[in-house]
Amino acid sequence: MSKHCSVLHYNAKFSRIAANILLKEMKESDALLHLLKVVAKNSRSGSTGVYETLNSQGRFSNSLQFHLQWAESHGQKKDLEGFKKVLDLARDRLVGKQSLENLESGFRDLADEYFPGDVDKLFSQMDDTNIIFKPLTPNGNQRKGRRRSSVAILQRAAASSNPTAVVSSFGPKTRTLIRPEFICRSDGYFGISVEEFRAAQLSDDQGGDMDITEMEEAHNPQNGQTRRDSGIVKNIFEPLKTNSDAVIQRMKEIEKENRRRKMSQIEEEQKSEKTLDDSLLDSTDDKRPRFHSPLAPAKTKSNVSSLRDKTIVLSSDSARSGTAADRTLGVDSSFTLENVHSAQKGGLSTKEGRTSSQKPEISFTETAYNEARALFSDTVHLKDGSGGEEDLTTAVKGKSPPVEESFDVLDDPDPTMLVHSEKRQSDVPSSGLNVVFDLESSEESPLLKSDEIEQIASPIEPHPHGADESIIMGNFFRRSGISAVTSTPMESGIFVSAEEFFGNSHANDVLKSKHEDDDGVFAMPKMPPAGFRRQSLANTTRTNTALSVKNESQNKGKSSSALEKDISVSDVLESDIRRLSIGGVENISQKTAEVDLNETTGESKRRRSEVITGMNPWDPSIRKKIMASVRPPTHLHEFEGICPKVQAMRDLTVSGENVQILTLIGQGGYAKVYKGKLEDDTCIAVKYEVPSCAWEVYACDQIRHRLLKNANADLVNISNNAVMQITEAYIYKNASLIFNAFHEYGTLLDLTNSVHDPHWMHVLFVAIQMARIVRSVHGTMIVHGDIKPDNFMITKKIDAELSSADVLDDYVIKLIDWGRSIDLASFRDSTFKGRAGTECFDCPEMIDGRPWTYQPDYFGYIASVVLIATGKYESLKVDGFSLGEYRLPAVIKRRLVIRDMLTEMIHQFLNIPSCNELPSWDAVIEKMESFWHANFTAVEWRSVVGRFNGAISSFATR
Ligand SMILES: Nc1ncnc2c1ncn2[C@@H]1O[C@H](COP(=O)(O)OP(=O)(O)OP(=O)(O)O)[C@@H](O)[C@H]1O
Repeated sequence: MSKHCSVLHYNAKFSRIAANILLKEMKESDALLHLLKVVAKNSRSGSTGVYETLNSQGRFSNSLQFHLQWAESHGQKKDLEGFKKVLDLARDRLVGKQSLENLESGFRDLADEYFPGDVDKLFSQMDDTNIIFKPLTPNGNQRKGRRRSSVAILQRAAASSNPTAVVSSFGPKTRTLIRPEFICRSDGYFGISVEEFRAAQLSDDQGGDMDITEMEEAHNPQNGQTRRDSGIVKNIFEPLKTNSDAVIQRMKEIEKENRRRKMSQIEEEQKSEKTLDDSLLDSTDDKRPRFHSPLAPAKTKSNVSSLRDKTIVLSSDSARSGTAADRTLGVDSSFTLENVHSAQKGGLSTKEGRTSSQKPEISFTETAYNEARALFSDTVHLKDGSGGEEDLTTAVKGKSPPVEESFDVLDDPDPTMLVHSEKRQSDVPSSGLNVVFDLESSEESPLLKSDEIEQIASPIEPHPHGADESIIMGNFFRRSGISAVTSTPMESGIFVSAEEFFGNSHANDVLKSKHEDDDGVFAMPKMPPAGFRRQSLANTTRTNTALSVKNESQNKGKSSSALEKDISVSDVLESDIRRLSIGGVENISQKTAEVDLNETTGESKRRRSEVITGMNPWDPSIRKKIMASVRPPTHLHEFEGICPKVQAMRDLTVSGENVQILTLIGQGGYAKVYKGKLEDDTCIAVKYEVPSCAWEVYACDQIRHRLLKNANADLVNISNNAVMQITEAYIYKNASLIFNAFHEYGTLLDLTNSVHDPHWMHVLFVAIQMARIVRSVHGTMIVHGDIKPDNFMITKKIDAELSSADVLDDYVIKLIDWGRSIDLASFRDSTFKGRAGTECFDCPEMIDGRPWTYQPDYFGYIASVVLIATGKYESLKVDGFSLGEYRLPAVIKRRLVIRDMLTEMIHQFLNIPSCNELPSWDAVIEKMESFWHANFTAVEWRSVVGRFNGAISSFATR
């Protein structure tokens, strides 16, 4: 006991002295803040007191990091008022020096963590990417989410620069405040432009400031912690619980009623558009409602970068060991305490196995040890303390005058400073990959023993794209006891010879078996016959590049549907070889997962309404089985532990790798996406999703694999440049971290918000590239399931020097977000029924309750193109009452010369007769390309490119 007290005392005094030295010796910097944080958290008066003291001394008043740390200290105490006070203070002090977006993103993270229910009240900025797809208000207008209009943001900034200005309401039914100043002066004073006000007025008139969450709550009180792929029905209408057919019928009726009401309004609009069109009123731009883009990709300089560049070594031992913690922690190298070293002798006993050369008189707790590591540079060697407290104090005294005793220190554990001791699953007797952890799912099937593996086969209908049946991988099996799931290849799983599995009589039996029911079939194979052999790993790791070169010449010029046929036995073989343990065993119970129920990464209210009858392609247990049928990609790492928290302005250590998390760049319905920087300074996007979503990793891997299989130059090009490639994926019990290339130029939605009244070449260029990408994805029998403009990242500028043909091959967009994808190859010829898309953004088949497969993507595609062309979200809500007469209420300007072609495509894609009569991507693309080439003019194109590139450059510099 007395020894423990002496540790505390030593630690307290040591830290206090260190803190004061730090303040005295170091310049105000993030590194210093980092160190002070260590000290502050141990303060007896609480860390808040420390920050208040620093604040009263006028220190760090211009530091965002300081305010974040201070706010966090309030968060930890659940002190909302204190949190708000610091947030307001930060806004007052820092607006003008920081963008509001940047400023708020860090606070938002903290609020998400500590005050999840109050986030909406605290922030003026919208944090979601997909506001455009939110449900409409009853009168057909779109609701806004949390972010208020840009005017509100400007007002806030203006108010802070001129607090005495009169603020009054803009008018009845509006929350937008009007300000008398509409100027921007060089002295920093600025107001709001007339145009902004007009946009805001329009937006407010449409009820734009309504809080969507309230409405959603009203519709769907159960909406909450359900992951998207749970397949759990979230009913808008009560009867759904008991009779989904009746519900779909009821939904159809309601939809029809709504549409009927809207039709007359739309027709009037169409008429007035004609008049407007004729007079080519450019002022329509001003009236056009703006879309809220995702948080803009920002070239934010890391506020923590200074930590990284410094050397952190506690003792010579730890320096040599170069642990993850060493890399995680950092101090300013200017802070050297050589004299401390000289005042000490001996070694330090640590949990990490280092032993002292002399018997230590003072031992550190692990926390204290870690903190000390954070506090001292490589020139500081902490040894056993034979000199003890006195030596240290004396040594320090020589360098620093007596210091204020502002900080009382306790020895509390600080989980944030502990090294994450994640254990790779390969190191642990594994339970298999907890690929899908569904908090609400009660459908966790018990592990299948080998003799329990059943077969439910399906009759075969021709694949709509003509893919060879042999690509179909609708046979899953799962075995108990499959070993660890890691990036390391499985040692003990069952491997199936594809020839036998797909080509022999057994396979044929499987393929010819009956449907389990009419609603679709999820096929599982019989146990593979004896003699199935494990494929050599060398084969499995054969690079796709080799494949791509091999047949490139033969395949060049083949259409995608022709190529689908080429995905035959050999393709399946490759896929088959890749059979894996991913999802092989699932025994993560809700009890053991320790999931923080308050934490989600997406919008607090989910926006999808899933009402599926029959087979649910997002069913987690089905997904698990599908994943269990392939070998996991090498970049997938699974951990048994809980995911480290990801927050802007903090470092993250995963699997020994340190990632600086710079800023929040987007928040979709399910995940938060951060910009991060790796140790080699590469920027990446880190998709942090709670609960974890391994499916996205599977889908991306399969797409890439199947695209490259074709060895067609265009498909290889698309695979490499136009489809998301995951570089690393970390799957934890409660969350997943997916790393992929960071794209600074924003999304097609950002572009749409920025380029008003786009030129036809702009629209057609993007439409062709999008169509080619979707075609190639469908060629692999995968449905993306969430095609929309904010799921296309812009990857680079258009090269104006390229010819009209080459520029189409030079992809500048990339399809991301595969969390909603469906691997139709695994479902044989099943179709699905019911709706599960974004509310008010469902395809007609979902609305009607007709069967669908690829239709959501056709709809998502055409709706996206229409949005890009018109810039109006009102254009996206399906009108019409029955097949043949569905349409979008799009008002496409006559001067957009591709109007007729678009109108035809809208009709075609919305009125797909059946799953066997899908529109031909080849034909559609050919038509668009013919128009492109026939009407291409270099001069106009240059101007279009200039506008396009100019707009995306502005995102990059934000
Ligand atoms: N690689 C990237 N580089 C830059 N920004 C990105 C990247 N990936 C995603 N983002 C941003 O994050 C947003 C959300 O990403 P994503 O669509 O993957 O999340 P989600 O939660 O699955 O969204 P959704 O609601 O569409 O399902 C994107 O719209 C985009 O703005």
